[in-house]
Amino acid sequence: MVILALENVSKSFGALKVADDVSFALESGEALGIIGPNGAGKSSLFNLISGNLRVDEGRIIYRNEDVTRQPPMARCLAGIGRTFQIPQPFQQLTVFENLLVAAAYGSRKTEREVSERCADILVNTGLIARANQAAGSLGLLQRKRLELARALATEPKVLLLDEIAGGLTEGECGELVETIRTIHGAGVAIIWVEHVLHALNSVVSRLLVLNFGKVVGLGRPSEIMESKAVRQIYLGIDV
Ligand SMILES: Nc1ncnc2c1ncn2[C@@H]1O[C@H](COP(=O)(O)OP(=O)(O)OP(=O)(O)O)[C@@H](O)[C@H]1O
Repeated sequence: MVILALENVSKSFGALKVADDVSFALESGEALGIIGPNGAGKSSLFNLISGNLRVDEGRIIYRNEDVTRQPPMARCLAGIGRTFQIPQPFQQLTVFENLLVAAAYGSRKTEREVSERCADILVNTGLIARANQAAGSLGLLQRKRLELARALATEPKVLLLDEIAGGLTEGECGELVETIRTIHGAGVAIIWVEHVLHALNSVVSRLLVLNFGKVVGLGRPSEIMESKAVRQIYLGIDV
């Protein structure tokens, strides 16, 4: 069953087309990876799906409902959760308080109702020992984990991960991949934009390639990595 579909979605900033007639469908519980060079429009695509950017043309269908004109809050409440490429937690609040804010905002429940779930998320994302630490004092891996935890606190059915593995050491990246696998294993559908391809390919079952806002490839990771589009874009090999 399809949970999220983009139908001929386009978006321009002046003369720059960041999404050019983009169509694809995400199955319930699927993990889809998105790759493409810098500036290809990957983060813009996430912003269009989450409602942070307005679509110029086309439609976004989530659980059989047209959400194209819905504001970000409505989409978040409906189950479209996301992380941001540059984590921006409330620096002065503790890790736990950051989660409470995300949970209360993203699921419209009281602090009392969400606090137990937040504690579980902290355990699952490896942050429980940091619960009372100010978010501003966290290192990179912990900030990435907090970004993930904040997205989970909104109870997503579709989780958009924007370059969550970037800048981590090999060991840290492996740890984060395990956490993402667990989230996916619990039935959450994932779309993951990532430059760290080995991490991405160890989780996703399909890869979508974006270039200049256009979908230039979609298929199994092994097929895509061997494809003409990827070789041209990443290696400059004109085949
Ligand atoms: N609000 C905006 N106004 C004008 N141009 C923008 C805006 N947001 C993004 N862009 C431009 O749109 C293009 C696509 O940006 P986007 O961040 O979506 O790319 P990306 O594929 O995520 O890149 P990266 O891999 O470097 O994160 C870039 O040229 C960027 O400078």
